[in-house]
Amino acid sequence: MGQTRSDLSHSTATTGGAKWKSSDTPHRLSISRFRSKRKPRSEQLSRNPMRNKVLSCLGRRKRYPSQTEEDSGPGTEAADPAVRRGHRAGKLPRDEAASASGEYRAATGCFEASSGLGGHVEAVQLAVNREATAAGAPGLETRSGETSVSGCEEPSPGVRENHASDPPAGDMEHQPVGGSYENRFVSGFGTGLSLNPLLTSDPDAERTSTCSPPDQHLCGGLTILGDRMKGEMTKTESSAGDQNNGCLDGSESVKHPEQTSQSPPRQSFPGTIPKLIITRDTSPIRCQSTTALPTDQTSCLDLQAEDESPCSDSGCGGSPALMRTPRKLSTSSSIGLSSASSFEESEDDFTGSDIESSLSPTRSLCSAGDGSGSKSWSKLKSMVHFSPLAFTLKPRHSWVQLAGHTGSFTAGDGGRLLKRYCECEQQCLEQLMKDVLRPYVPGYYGVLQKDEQDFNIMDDLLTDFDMPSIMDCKMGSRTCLEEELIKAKECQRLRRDMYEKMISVDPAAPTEEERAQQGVLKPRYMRWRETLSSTATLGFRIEGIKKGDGSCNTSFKKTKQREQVVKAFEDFVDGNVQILKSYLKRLEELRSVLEKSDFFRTHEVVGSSLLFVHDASGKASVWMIDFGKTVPLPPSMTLDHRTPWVEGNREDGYLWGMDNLIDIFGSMLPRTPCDGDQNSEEA
Ligand SMILES: O=P(O)(O)O[C@H]1[C@H](O)[C@@H](OP(=O)(O)O)[C@H](OP(=O)(O)O)[C@@H](OP(=O)(O)O)[C@H]1O
Ligand SMILES: Nc1ncnc2c1ncn2[C@@H]1O[C@H](COP(=O)(O)OP(=O)(O)O)[C@@H](O)[C@H]1O
Repeated sequence: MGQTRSDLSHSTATTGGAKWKSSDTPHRLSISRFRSKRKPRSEQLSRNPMRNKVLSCLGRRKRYPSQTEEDSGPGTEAADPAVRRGHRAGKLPRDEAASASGEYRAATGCFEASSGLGGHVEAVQLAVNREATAAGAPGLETRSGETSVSGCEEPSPGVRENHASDPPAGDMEHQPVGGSYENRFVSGFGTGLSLNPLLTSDPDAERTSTCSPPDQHLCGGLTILGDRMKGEMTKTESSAGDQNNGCLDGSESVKHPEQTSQSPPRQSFPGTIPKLIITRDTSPIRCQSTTALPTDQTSCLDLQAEDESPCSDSGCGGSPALMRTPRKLSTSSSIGLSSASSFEESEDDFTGSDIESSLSPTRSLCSAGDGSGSKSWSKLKSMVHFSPLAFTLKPRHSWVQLAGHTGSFTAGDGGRLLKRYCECEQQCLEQLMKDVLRPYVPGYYGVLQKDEQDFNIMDDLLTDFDMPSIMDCKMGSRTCLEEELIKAKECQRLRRDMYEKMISVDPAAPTEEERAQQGVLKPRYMRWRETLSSTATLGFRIEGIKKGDGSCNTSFKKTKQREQVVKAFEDFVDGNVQILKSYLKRLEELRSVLEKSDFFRTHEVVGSSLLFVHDASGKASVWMIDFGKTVPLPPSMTLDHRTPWVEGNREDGYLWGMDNLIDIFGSMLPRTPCDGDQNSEEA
């Protein structure tokens, strides 16, 4: 996978200073983007008083300072940025993969792990599966290849999207993570925005009544090759305010240091700030004019992807459950919603595309996981290169985000990650730290406030691995929370981005009505994804695999049959029986603990993944991640996680999926002589 030409031509210029910290702490590079407007807080509030109540509570932690007025959609309920803040924070398009060497360990031991990168370290942000923008992208173009450090997809001369017409970066672009802004503001209902129901292929665009000029930092095609980052990034160069074991910048504060960071003190990086090249490949659709829907459209025309999900982001606000456990603010499927983060500075990132993938020889080679023979739908959209020129650093690993919303993560100190704040996830992680499941989830260290953006601090599970192979399996038999379904019934919001993702995979998938509307409801899209993949049939699905050799595959949307899954697993472990056994053992342990866990018994666990990690040394483990859609059950209710789901019973099929996963891993082990003998005897 590689960048597209447009990745290069639309590089994101980032001003600001990168901070490379001391020799015994991870170096962190923070990147900021400018936003120049501030929206009065009052305008951020939803017209829904209940929602406002929640949002006002959440506002303290869920702030996306860079959101602009233009981010707000037409005056729909969903367009309320406060609503977005009230849920999952900053999720960007799914199936995007991002990898970055955003964190380099300067500790002696850390450098012992050869990365093969020598003194030239690049951080690469990959994102894939921006299906929404892929299909029908008018500006496909070839590009010269670039190589990512993680090796995810050698850019090959292939058809790529032309993102020249990308509209301004989306929410996440306006919600920089790890960056600092002179002027922060949160979008409100933009004056002058059309109230006509509009659907665009881009959730960002959907928030605008007109196609705003591309953000100069994001769409301007600007590439900065500087010896030093300037400006706002210097805000992260704290030492004075660094009172949390070197973890915090002056602008940062750990708000819930239940687990206090033990990061060693950091020092200023004495050398030259590495050259930074941020490239961006944006969606060709984003700046296209919006399409008016039929005037008799009965559904709510929610033009904001993130406002879709009652549970996550979307929030059609109002559900008690939602109010009780506000979740992720999804900027998700919105194109170009990535925040300015250490990992994902360049914003959005990749637009996954069957077209692109199918035309990319490299992709083809890497797309072993999808046995469907369908075109790969993953695509590299953007990359971030950090090239420390003046010193030699070997990254212990290239941090990789295989799935989830781009812009959600940034590098923390001491082997930790900062994930865009989500109250639901925070509450889960806090509880999990006291549960028997604790060894099976990333360590959680509270909330970090940085530049008006809040983050959950958690362990980077890749830290102890060298050139790790990683696999993300989304668990459960469904991916929509029940409250999302309730919400969807209350307020049917059409998602054009999901419609586009759908047709990029299967042009025949939408119904006539959906085709006419150029939009689908989120539950319908989610269900379609579940049945297209193994979620509905096996209780889990592969989201992405990145191998130690750098190859990366996120083309598993049609990986449905058990045989296809086995093939993907075999490829993932490269035939290493020892690793297979380690995974199997860990999975069996986890299942056993899950069956005893109070937390698990009392929560509906939807959209959570198992992260498999191993490396060439033979070390292998599995952890549960992503609790953005894990919600507590009513006090009297418990789940067994195996009973088939029917609406109202809240069952999620998590353990059913575990059973199948364990069965498949077990079946992949070679039969031992003993097994053979036994079988012979039995025969
Ligand atoms: O995988 P694709 O086909 O891209 O679809 C994605 C995933 O289902 C996301 O779930 P997850 O992040 O758990 O993988 C979901 O986020 P939610 O978790 O918010 O439901 C996105 O919804 P939106 O965020 O509404 O776009 C949806 O567009
Ligand atoms: N604690 C972690 N350590 C290492 N990698 C992680 C961790 N949490 C998430 N990731 C990476 O980020 C990806 C997306 O994470 P997830 O929590 O599912 O994000 P989202 O909430 O946006 O869906 C995972 O597939 C994995 O590659």
